[in-house]
Amino acid sequence: MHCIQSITADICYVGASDRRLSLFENVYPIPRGVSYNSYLVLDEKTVLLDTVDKAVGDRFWENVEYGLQGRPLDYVVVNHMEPDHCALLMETLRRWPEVQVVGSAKTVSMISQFFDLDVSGHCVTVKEGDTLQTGRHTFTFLMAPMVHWPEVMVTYDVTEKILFSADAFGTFGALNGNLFADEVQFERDWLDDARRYYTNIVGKYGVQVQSLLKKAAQQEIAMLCPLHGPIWRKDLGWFLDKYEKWSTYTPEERTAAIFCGSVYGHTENAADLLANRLAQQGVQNIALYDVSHTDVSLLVSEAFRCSHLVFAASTYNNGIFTPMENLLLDLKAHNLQNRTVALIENGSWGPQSGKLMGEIVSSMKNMTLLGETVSVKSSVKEAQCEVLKALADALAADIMA
Ligand SMILES: Cc1cc2nc3c(=O)[nH]c(=O)nc-3n(C[C@H](O)[C@H](O)[C@H](O)COP(=O)(O)O)c2cc1C
Repeated sequence: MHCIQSITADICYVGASDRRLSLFENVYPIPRGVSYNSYLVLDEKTVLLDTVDKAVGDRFWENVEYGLQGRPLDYVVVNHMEPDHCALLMETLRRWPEVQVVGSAKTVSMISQFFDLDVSGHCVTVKEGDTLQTGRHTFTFLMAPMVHWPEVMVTYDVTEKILFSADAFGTFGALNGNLFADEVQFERDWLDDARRYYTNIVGKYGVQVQSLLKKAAQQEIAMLCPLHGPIWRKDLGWFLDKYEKWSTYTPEERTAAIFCGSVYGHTENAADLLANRLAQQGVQNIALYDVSHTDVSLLVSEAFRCSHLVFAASTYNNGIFTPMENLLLDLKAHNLQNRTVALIENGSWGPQSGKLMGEIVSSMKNMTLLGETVSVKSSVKEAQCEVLKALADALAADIMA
């Protein structure tokens, strides 16, 4: 049965949520599910903004057919070609053979890559600033390449001051009746998923997100309609500020996130001793993660959130303990920068992890290595306690400076 909601007098939400999928993009755990958002504009002409993932196709078709009430679909705007948004494009053209596909030039070429579909007769190829009149509404298109694919654009409804923002401002999490961010406890219940979504999926492209934010700042935006997660119609500034921080790799909180890679717990003991001393020195909200038991997408998100990062890892076959090496390479791949870092290594015969972690960190932009690497030989002894204390005191002073 169709399940749609009006978001303005003549725009309705026709998307749907998937609570069954365990890994988004086959890599990110989504215990709270995910929504695939799609919007139908019922103006003199009808406009569908993006389709959805095939997993929710049945509901989507019921929603769109019900929303159209027998009217033809005149336009389908493709802001983003990722299959979780355009999987049903071919079927859309089959159901409404007269529909016009609106997208960037890169979108048009990508359509023929994903589908055996010649859309040449159905295409309105748009570039930066082009407009589409549909009656009461005027839409303009802003290119947003690499947010997070090359073909991406966002669509601004000049009439209603709505930014259909593609994957920008999206988040993991199914929508459970409440479509709007002001209808939920966003900071309590959604912010961690929004940060994990942004940092892992878009985080590498901070520069490109910055240019989109600058373009968006030229427009008066009353509503943000992303392709995943809640719609924003109030306190947009709060979320835009998060995007400003995340896309400039600015930490949200001055505190320590300690990432520990330990086989038998001795390196973890050093990490706990450091955390203990940090707390005694007044540092609050310290985060400490076992990298073997925490999904790396959360670790990436936490490294974006916190100002000071500690990497504590065993040496493992002359390298960095594998889950820790994966994390460091993932942080580097996501362009993380502007952090203060401290290192703890362990090795029972030839400790290497400190040097190797330091090489990865030093190859990242604007990363400050604080103090000496604390080196543990199998288990922590009194001598290391003193060195750990000194490191904790230097970190605490830096955090609270
Ligand atoms: C499979 C395995 C391989 C290891 N390889 C090395 C190594 O190449 N060099 C070294 O100095 N220590 C090596 N170690 C020892 C660890 O670095 C570490 O000293 C020991 O595991 C105790 O720390 P933990 O309890 O935090 O793991 C290895 C340990 C394991 C289990």
